[in-house]
Amino acid sequence: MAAANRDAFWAPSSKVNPDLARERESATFDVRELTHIIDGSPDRTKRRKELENLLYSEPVFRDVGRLSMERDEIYEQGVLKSIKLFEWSRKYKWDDDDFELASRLANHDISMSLQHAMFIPAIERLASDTQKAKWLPRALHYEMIGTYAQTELGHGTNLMELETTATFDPERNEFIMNSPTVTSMKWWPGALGKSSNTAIVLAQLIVKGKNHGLHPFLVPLRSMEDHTPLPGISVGDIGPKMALNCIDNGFLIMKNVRIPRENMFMKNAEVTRDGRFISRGVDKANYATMVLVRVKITRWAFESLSDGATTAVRYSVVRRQSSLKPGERELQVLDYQSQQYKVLPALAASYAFLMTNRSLHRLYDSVHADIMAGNTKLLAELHCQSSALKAYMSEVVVQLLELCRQACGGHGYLASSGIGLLCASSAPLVTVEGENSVLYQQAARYLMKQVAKAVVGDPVASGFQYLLTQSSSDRPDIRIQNLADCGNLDTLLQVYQRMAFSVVTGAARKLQMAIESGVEQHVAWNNNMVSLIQAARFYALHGIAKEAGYFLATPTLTPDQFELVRAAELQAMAKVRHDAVPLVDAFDLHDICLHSALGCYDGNVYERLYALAQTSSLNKTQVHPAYYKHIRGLVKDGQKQLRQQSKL
Ligand SMILES: CCCCCCCC/C=C\CCCCCCCC(=O)SCCNC(=O)CCNC(=O)[C@H](O)C(C)(C)COP(=O)(O)OP(=O)(O)OC[C@H]1O[C@@H](n2cnc3c(N)ncnc32)[C@H](O)[C@@H]1OP(=O)(O)O
Ligand SMILES: Cc1cc2nc3c(=O)[nH]c(=O)nc-3n(C[C@H](O)[C@H](O)[C@H](O)COP(=O)(O)OP(=O)(O)OC[C@H]3O[C@@H](n4cnc5c(N)ncnc54)[C@H](O)[C@@H]3O)c2cc1C
Repeated sequence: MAAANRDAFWAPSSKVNPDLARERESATFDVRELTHIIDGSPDRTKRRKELENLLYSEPVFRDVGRLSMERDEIYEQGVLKSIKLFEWSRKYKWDDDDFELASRLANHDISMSLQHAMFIPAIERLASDTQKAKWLPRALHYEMIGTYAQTELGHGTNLMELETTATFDPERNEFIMNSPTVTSMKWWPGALGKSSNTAIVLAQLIVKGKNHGLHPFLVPLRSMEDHTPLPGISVGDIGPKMALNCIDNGFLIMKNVRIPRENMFMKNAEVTRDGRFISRGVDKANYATMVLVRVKITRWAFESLSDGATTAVRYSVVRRQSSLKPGERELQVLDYQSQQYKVLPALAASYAFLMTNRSLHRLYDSVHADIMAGNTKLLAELHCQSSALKAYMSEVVVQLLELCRQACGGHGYLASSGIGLLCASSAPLVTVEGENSVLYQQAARYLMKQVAKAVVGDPVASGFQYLLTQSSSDRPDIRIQNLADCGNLDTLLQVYQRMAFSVVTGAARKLQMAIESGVEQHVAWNNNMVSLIQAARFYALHGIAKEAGYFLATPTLTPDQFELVRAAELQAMAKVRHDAVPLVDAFDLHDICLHSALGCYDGNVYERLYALAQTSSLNKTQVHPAYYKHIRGLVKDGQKQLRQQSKL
């Protein structure tokens, strides 16, 4: 199919698959109204449509030929998309919401995503006012193209052990940046390989031989004239990844790279001209950028999951396969209860994750404002919530997207289904910005502190009041006597709080007993790590069914009550099944954004699969060159041997 036809390919057609059309006719709610709620308001829907028109009128955002691109082309397309967004952002003076929305409409498929995801936010959060005045205009006008270079080849999680050094030279009033070992080279930072000319480098600050811990430094990487690496800088791409290949994640080795003393970010600490180290505020304030990205990741979790749910639901009503009774018409596969069990949790979780991200973002905005005003009282609770939710939501997204792929049968394994790329693009969310098991432990650590407070009757943080209500002797019994009770959200919340109370206090008790038995704290922690991680995880009816053990092994639900919950879950699935298509339509994902032959709005799945097959590079010629080079010889030899055999 010529590029022009491919380009027209994703425009929705007037001929809609009849099964899909019928599902839409029977919606029990106003889809447009729900879209406004999902977007945040009618104005935000209007704004999204404006940005869709702007982006999708540009060929580069229509991703024509995306399925058969080589890495260099993917990278260059990602650079072009980045520059388009940067130019529009500067021209139309986009705010953060507009930029984030435009980035989402481009599926975050932009090479220099870190400019707005981390580089600019880090300057805003970690630089002094003088430094912000100097650096922000250069970053916002894209003279400085930057990355956030923290992870090294040898260390990602354990920041305390990062090896890059920044040694103060009082003679020349400079810092000397070094990568002292092979494992100290920066490794992974996005856009570091080929795009960035500047990096925020996290390094151990050495002043007069003393290590003052991890601090951020602004390090020029490449000439602003011709983009060649500056003296002492060795930088490049770390190679192809499972996905996100438009991003040039890179390596950086620094050999005696000198930067002015003023290039140390000085909001939270500074080195004076005469070499004195001064620390300001909490030393964890330098971790602020990571907390922000963890909150962003809960938004990306919603976006990935709503993409996957849209494709899987639409395909599951278009796809007819097998019949319950011989001779009857083949069933829409979404009418199989097993299919509902694969697909509908992703739909339910999409809505739950949208609301959870909004709530976490509100907490973040409020605590960030406090921190900027010097009040860090809620930083620890924000760190706990952002760590736990980033870990949990990214874990669930990866699991449910794989189920969405499996629900689409063989076609789900085609690149043209879009789901494989979605699984691979979302896979790193369990690793980036803090590997999940490590972040769960951060949350568990905070939980253990809250338990310790609850036990002695001290006030506990606002998000953990259940530790007090569920521990009181007059706590009400769980009222689940019938199916209707299972639909009562307050009752379900009580079930979760009851289970959480048991699991969290259970973990605390195990930890305490181990320590009292004389085991050292860090050994006890490691020996109870799984319980501590569970103490930090959780979601509604399906969550209870899926995690049965924790609800039955603790004084939370009786077996009869659990059976009622299971029945209620299946009943709820049947209800959701009826509105599954309108519920995914409400995400209002443009076909170009969804980029899926199985999930397209008109449901013309088979025509699109076949049309996209024509774009396979293997179909450029009827007979592939490999025939002439290899297969022909094999066939001719076979024929010769058969002739000889027949003469015997
Ligand atoms: C529609 C399609 C969508 C597709 C979706 C795809 C989109 C794709 C787009 C793009 C690609 C993705 C790109 C994303 C970008 C990625 C970027 C990076 O990855 S940047 C590197 C991240 N690296 C980490 O996060 C290191 C993790 N490690 C750590 O944070 C620390 O080492 C930690 C927390 C594990 C240990 O911290 P300690 O070494 O300082 O030690 P301790 O003792 O644990 O903490 C001391 C105290 O500090 C507090 N603390 C620790 N971290 C804190 C924080 N962040 N904020 C506040 N307090 C904190 C703790 O609670 C503790 O407090 P008390 O002592 O208990 O009171
Ligand atoms: C797509 C992508 C983009 C990235 N972008 C950036 C970027 O822009 N900037 C940047 O600085 N970094 C970036 N990173 C790096 C990322 O932050 C690290 O990969 C992450 O922090 C994990 O560190 P690590 O890879 O060194 O794994 P390690 O820390 O070595 O952990 C390896 C495994 O060991 C286990 N483990 C480690 N520590 C513990 C513990 N304390 N308790 C229990 N288990 C443990 C876990 O199972 C973990 O998966 C990116 C990574 C990816 C994949």
